[in-house]
Amino acid sequence: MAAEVTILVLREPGADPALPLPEYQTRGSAGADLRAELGGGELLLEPGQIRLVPTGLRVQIPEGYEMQIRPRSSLALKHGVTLPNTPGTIDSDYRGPLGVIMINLGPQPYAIRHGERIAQAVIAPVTRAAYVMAEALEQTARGEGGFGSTGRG
Ligand SMILES: O=c1ccn([C@H]2C[C@H](O)[C@@H](COP(=O)(O)OP(=O)(O)OP(=O)(O)O)O2)c(=O)[nH]1
Repeated sequence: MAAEVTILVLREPGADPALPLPEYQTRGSAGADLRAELGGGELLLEPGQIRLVPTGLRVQIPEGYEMQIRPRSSLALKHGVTLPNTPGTIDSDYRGPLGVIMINLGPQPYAIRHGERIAQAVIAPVTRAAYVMAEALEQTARGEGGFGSTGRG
């Protein structure tokens, strides 16, 4: 059994109470699926279009953790529907509506249905850094090499 933290969830007023809260589909799933709250309707995502899709939820993530919102591979592979900001970052101090930013990179319009599982939420520990101004950085073999400096293949 993986470690478990408690995420408090509020449903937006008027949101469909029949929609399941984020849930893991299998015992080993890393992500809990998030559903679209579309007031019973659907949202047509045209090719190239970006929309903020509401989940109808607000969450309280324990301090020291973040929620990463990631695409569902099935939507990406079959329809080109993914998240332009993946992984979306939900901060532990955020109390606003949880939204999923979706983009249709496929050739066909895609109709997101009310209650459809559109993305998955992965909870991860956060390491914070102290950024400290320095005079110099430690020398390394790589040095300034990057962006393909080690070649191809
Ligand atoms: O896919 C996402 C990404 C973000 N958020 C919410 C939660 C997050 O805590 C907040 C801010 O996100 P982020 O820090 O990525 O946005 P920003 O553009 O840096 O805005 P801000 O200046 O508000 O931090 O927006 C979502 O609901 N969905």
